[in-house]
Amino acid sequence: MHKQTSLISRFTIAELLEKYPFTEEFFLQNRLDTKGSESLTFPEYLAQLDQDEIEEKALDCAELPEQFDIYIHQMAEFLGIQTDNQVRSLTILPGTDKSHVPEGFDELTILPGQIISIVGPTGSGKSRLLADIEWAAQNDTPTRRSIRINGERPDPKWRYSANNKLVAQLSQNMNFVMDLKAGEFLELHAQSRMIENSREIAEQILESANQLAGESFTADTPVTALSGGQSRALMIADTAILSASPIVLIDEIENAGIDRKKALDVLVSQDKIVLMATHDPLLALMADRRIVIQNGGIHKVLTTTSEEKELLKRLEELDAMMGNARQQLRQGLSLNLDLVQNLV
Ligand SMILES: Nc1ncnc2c1ncn2[C@@H]1O[C@H](COP(=O)(O)OP(=O)(O)OP(=O)(O)O)[C@@H](O)[C@H]1O
Repeated sequence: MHKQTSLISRFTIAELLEKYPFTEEFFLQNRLDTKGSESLTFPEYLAQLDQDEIEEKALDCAELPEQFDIYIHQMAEFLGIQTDNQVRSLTILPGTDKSHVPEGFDELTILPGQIISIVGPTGSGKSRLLADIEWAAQNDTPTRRSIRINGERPDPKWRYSANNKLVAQLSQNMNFVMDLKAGEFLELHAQSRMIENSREIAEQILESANQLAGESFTADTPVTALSGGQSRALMIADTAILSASPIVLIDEIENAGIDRKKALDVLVSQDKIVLMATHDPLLALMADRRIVIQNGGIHKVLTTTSEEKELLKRLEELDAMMGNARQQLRQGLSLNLDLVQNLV
């Protein structure tokens, strides 16, 4: 069976030749005579070749579709031609847990602007699930899960291209090694993404980062001098506003020293698909749905109930009280019961 790869299954050979004239070269190199078959897609064309021809030309019909797809994307990228980048959905298809028992869900589809949290005991497999998504697993990881993008087997470009990364990862540790000011860092990044008004975009990201970070910083602050919270705020705002990756994976930002709610808001406002592994009830309940992991497998997928959303508000109030207590301690004050006067 041919592996299903998006571009070449979606367009006929005639359409491919028109959109990407360099495809002719691929046919020539592989001695494929497509004359008269232009109305077929490439997989259809391969399927109707006769056995003698396949043997005579030593064609590997199982590998050719994928090679062709990679060829188109690499050439397109090299020539600066845009291929379809839009992610309209991410689907996770079940595999097995650590005991090889099938996972407890049929399939899970996530749309842009949705947040999914991932909960489960330490070592249960939360990071593994994020890694499966990052690698766009195709039954080829220990969990045997498969990922679909827009309902299809993902385009190989997501794995192989540095510019077209499917996911951006935000992790607990963000260490900058280069000697740049925050403003310069952002402008460089904007320029590398061919953005014309790179200075304005850099300012917009700085402003957003400052809303997430506890203490503010400016375009002139060297990135190496940023605190842990400030650098994470900078990376989150940068990922939301500038990164081309449509999917953002977050591995535990609870101790990140940033406004977590605003951080999620800024990502969702840019229509990202957000998945985050967390032990923090505030973050877990901010999600629309949560994946419960047990023994390496997705045990169930829960939808956040209205009661849980109500509870979330109360937990946020408690969190604010804890924040105030922390603040007062830092300032060297004596604390009193007024801090919890609203507690019922
Ligand atoms: N379905 C699975 N089949 C086989 N191995 C698995 C499966 N799921 C996870 N593992 C393995 O189990 C180990 C622990 O998983 P992982 O690091 O993802 O846990 P975690 O929930 O992220 O833990 P923590 O909360 O400590 O970060 C890893 O080596 C991972 O590759």
